[in-house]
Amino acid sequence: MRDPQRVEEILQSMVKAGSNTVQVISDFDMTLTRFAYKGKRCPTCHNILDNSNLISNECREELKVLLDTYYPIEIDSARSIAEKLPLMVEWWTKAHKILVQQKIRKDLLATAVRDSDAMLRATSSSSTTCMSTASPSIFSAGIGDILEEVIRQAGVFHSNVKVFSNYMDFDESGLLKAFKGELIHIYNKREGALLNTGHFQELRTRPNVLLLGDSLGDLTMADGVEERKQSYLDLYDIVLVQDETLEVPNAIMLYLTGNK
Ligand SMILES: Nc1ccn([C@@H]2O[C@H](COP(=O)(O)O)[C@@H](O)[C@H]2O)c(=O)n1
Repeated sequence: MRDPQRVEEILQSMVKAGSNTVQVISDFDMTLTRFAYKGKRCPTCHNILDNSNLISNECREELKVLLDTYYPIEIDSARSIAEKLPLMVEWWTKAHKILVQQKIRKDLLATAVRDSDAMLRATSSSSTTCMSTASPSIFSAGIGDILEEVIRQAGVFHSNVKVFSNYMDFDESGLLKAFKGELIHIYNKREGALLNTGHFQELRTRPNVLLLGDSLGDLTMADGVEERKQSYLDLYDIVLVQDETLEVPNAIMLYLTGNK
């Protein structure tokens, strides 16, 4: 924490306002899901498809070239957002175009997720408080259909969870033909939220937000942690380093809801 006293004051004022004024807004890939497990990188929503047999080897190669080109740019703290934004749009646009060419089958998505190494940060019921209380909204630049399947298979796709992401559009025979609506990438989630005024109108009685994210790139990578930590501390009240659990946000939720 950059300023522990400020964090304490914020939490106290949230407790005073009441647990029914709190909502959770979270990123998905590498925030609700693990970055690594037993020393092995866990996949993002896109990577679940990249690694699956739903795409050809040629397509896999092309997506890998894109990942190797653009991911280092995504996590490069020396570049400004203005510099990175058009490149991120380029990455997502190219990757989605390639995926659409593969005519991916909707009915095989669940198997691709089941066969993948995707893993939520915490799966025991006692440690998923963030997913079961305070009307959580997940904003993800990943793939909505895959994301939903990950949380469904983990047993935490509760009826109050709302997902904003890139959803696939399938034809009448269940083959991927496009992605629906405006592209959501890592730098336009705010715009995505503004487009969904109805949802936030419903949540207007919950102005106190517990925001979970990893938007400066992956702090948990072995190298570069120290130089990126300050940027995170400037933006977030609490920064967790090499923590593959949801213990802290869950403990905060329990505290705010008066359960601990
Ligand atoms: N072709 C792609 C494009 C993006 N990614 C990763 O997805 C992450 C976005 O999801 P969030 O839930 O974190 O919004 C992003 O960090 C990219 O690294 C990908 O793996 N492949």
